[in-house]
Amino acid sequence: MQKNVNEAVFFSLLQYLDTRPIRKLKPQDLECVFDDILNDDSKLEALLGYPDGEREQASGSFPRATLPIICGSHFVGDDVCGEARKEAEGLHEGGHFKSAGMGRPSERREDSGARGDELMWLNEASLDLFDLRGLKQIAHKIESVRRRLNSVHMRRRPANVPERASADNRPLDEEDGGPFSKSEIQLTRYPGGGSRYVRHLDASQSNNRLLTLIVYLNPDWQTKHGGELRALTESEQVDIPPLMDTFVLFRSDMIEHEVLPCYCERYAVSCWFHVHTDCISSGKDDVA
Ligand SMILES: O=C(O)CCC(=O)C(=O)O
Ligand SMILES: [Fe+2]
Repeated sequence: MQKNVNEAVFFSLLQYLDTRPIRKLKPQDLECVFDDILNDDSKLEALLGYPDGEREQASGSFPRATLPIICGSHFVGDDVCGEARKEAEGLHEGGHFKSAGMGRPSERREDSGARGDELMWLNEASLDLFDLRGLKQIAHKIESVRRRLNSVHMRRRPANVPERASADNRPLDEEDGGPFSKSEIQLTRYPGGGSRYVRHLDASQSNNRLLTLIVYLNPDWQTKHGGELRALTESEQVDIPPLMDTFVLFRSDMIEHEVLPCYCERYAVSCWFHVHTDCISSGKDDVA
């Protein structure tokens, strides 16, 4: 118990000591539309660090992004997000969420002062089992993002980023031959009452996460409800309101972030795009 209190206090202190200015985004600052990003090669390349970002990352073969975070609105539209929100509430009522833990799988611990959300993993089986039509549309869109990232990589990767080979030497098609092997999708719920998630980085030595994508499902969110995502860039702390159909896409290995204390029921779909292990290890040997 004492340990839990200390962890939350330590991170609050970190936040207090951070001198970077805080910029609170308003709905009108989220005009950037998701499909415009998806169709914009130069933005996606900047997120992947191509063509010539520096290579100093935990993720080995992936260069530093020149544009490590993008946020905006219109991920799938309010109608689909509204349907997904109702489904999420139904899943909560059905007792399908479990409290989130922290740390590597081998050292997993619960600490509600430091991380107060509950979650449910979404995969084909759970989406079908519970007939989650809204959430399924979000998952399909996420899959199209993964394939698109792979095509951008195949066309624009720098010469010293390794090309993936198929086990049986078949030519890999553009969308499947890239480094993004899978997406891991989670539905999260912060119950309110000051629940939060202290400052952290999503990528670690024990996972292959390169990009994080979050879509918010909160139609009635107001400033007094808190629960903004605070993302730390080199020069500032940006607070993103968890508004309905708002998205944030960022480098899991570069952007530290936290969920500020939340005073309403807050739902989101979070996704991590993983890269193949072979892309990471061979990339390390490749650094000039
Ligand atoms: O829900 C959010 O805004 C961020 C959650 C988060 O950082 C995480 O689950 O790793
Ligand atoms: Fe996170």
